[in-house]
Amino acid sequence: MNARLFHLAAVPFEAACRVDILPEGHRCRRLHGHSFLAQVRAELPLGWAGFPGAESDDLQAALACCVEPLDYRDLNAILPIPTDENLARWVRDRLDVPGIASVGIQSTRDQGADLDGADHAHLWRRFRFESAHRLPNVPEGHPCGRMHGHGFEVILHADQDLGGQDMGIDFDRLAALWTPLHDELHQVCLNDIPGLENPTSERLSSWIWSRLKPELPALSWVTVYETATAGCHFDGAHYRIWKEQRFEAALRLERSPEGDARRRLHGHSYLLRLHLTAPLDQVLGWTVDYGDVKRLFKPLYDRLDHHRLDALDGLEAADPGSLIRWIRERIQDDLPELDRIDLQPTPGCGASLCWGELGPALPT
Ligand SMILES: Nc1nc2c(c(=O)[nH]1)N=C([C@H](O)[C@H](O)COP(=O)(O)OP(=O)(O)OP(=O)(O)O)CN2
Repeated sequence: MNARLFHLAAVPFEAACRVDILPEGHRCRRLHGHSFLAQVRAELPLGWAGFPGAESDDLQAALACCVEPLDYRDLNAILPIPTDENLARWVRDRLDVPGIASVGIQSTRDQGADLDGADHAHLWRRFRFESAHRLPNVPEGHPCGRMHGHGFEVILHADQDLGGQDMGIDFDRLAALWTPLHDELHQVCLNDIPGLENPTSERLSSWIWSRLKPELPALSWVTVYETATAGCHFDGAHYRIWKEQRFEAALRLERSPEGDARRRLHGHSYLLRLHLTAPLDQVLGWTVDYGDVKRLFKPLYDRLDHHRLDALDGLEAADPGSLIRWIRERIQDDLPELDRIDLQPTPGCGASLCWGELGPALPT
């Protein structure tokens, strides 16, 4: 599959709203407020940005301009039913940017809606449980063979268009469906639960899927964060894992115009996310060990972390798109299952190079 380069941008806004279509007595019928986050992913044509390398900054500026009428406003005065999905549609209709692949609105850290390129609305809500586990089949000496624990996070994604007659999907419905699973998974040892004797993120995501899909036909993905830096998505057929790394680096964007601040030496705390798709190893119960992803990436990580990126050998320019391509060329042979790389110099903004399925968006 040809690689596609997407640029990403995120812009926060503060607003008040009431959602009057909810049942009598629902707390969201009262006037309340959120710190919203609007996000966009776009496959921008060459030459769209002010200069090569300015794409995510220019995308962010376009998004900021689009959401400005929502900031510190009463949303009901702007759109009659200001749900996350309707807000995403409002933004998508007004955002004057070519190649939009998705638009998302997060009303809290734990819930939001994403509109994909086919105009499907994916509602998502995040839940958390605290549990112990060990992985019984890992090689002798692997740290995950020891009893340990995590604050696991789960995101349930529902595609409004998958549900058919299942029209009643909202955040409350996702929470109601999750509650019995939370009761089973929270503050226990996962290995004791039938079906979770080998509780990898992959097995957990498919276990949750098989419990919820019959009740929620609109379920499109189950995402399990095992740690803050690694996790797995499952859509009933495919497993996609990701592993995050953070690195600190300096750069100059030499292609920016004379007088532009980005020509000066500056720096970022980068978030790099490696996505891999692979079948499940039936004994180990995982696709690729997160630890192996980190270990195989380490030599490249050492070239990026606490370095000056525009001085890297073979790097054409230090903008996110160029840097991702540079990384891909140097890691692909070691990680053949890799099919997407995200790079964010600032939270929610950057680029994503994808040569497999996109998979669900992860919240910022
Ligand atoms: N594909 C999978 N790989 C691993 C799983 C898994 O479920 N699926 N699980 C583990 C361990 O349980 C481990 O606790 C988490 O692994 P890892 O990301 O390597 O943990 P770190 O604490 O080392 O994370 P850093 O943020 O990189 O320090 C292992 N692999």
